[in-house]
Amino acid sequence: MISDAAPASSAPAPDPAARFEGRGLLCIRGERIVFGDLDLSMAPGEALLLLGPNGSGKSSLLRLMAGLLRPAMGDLHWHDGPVSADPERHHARTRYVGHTDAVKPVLSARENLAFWARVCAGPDESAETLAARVDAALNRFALGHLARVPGRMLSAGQKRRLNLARLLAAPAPLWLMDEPTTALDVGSIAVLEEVMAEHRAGGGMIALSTHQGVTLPGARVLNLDDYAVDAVDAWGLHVAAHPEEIAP
Ligand SMILES: Nc1ncnc2c1ncn2[C@@H]1O[C@H](COP(=O)(O)OP(=O)(O)OP(=O)(O)O)[C@@H](O)[C@H]1O
Repeated sequence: MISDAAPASSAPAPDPAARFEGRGLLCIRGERIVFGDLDLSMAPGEALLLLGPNGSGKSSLLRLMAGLLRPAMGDLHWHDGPVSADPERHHARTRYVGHTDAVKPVLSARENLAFWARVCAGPDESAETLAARVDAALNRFALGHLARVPGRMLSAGQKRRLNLARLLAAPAPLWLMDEPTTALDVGSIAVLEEVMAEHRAGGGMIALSTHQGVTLPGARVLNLDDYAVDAVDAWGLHVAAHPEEIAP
């Protein structure tokens, strides 16, 4: 056990009616159909475990869910409307932890988290609330003693823990996590599992890709291999249907 603080508090209350769904999703990347006809559905407290071999589309699906990539067909929507109708609202409800740790090298660990907390904060959240949440998040991932260390001096595992601490410093209902245990030691994986369980117990949702064992009790498994598409012709598509990437 490496955590040394209570869970970060003062997070916005979850919406028990929240529901996130995708219907008939088709993903094309680099002129290749990665997967097609994929449906998904998530309710408060639920987790989705994305499995499949290299290149099967786990990262691509997470990027679609995050709104960083557009589906070539199909749509993603919340209970109160399609993602495409209000991308900013979707981003406010979503936290994406990708392969690349979004750690600014010249800012200290605390400054990195404070930046994220401020960017994602609601209009009524005070500086004191945000500072308390940042410190709790740092301590939860055993980074308190590294709070003043610049991002460039953190090890790979420490950067990954700082990236994960963003989930607590800037709370949101839907966590999208691409191989989040990469570079983590055993103790840090245990903390992550606790934090994910608490998020779900509070009504949060998690979609997570992994090649390693991660304890995510009761998670539904979505194997991307089941949605592989061999022939573009099967969809009556031309390569011109290939959508633009929204972000790198
Ligand atoms: N930026 C990109 N441009 C074009 N094609 C891409 C891009 N990123 C990924 N792809 C392709 O999309 C397909 C799915 O890749 P993706 O990264 O989603 O798979 P993955 O299941 O997450 O793989 P891994 O287990 O190796 O992380 C692969 O064929 C890959 O070559």
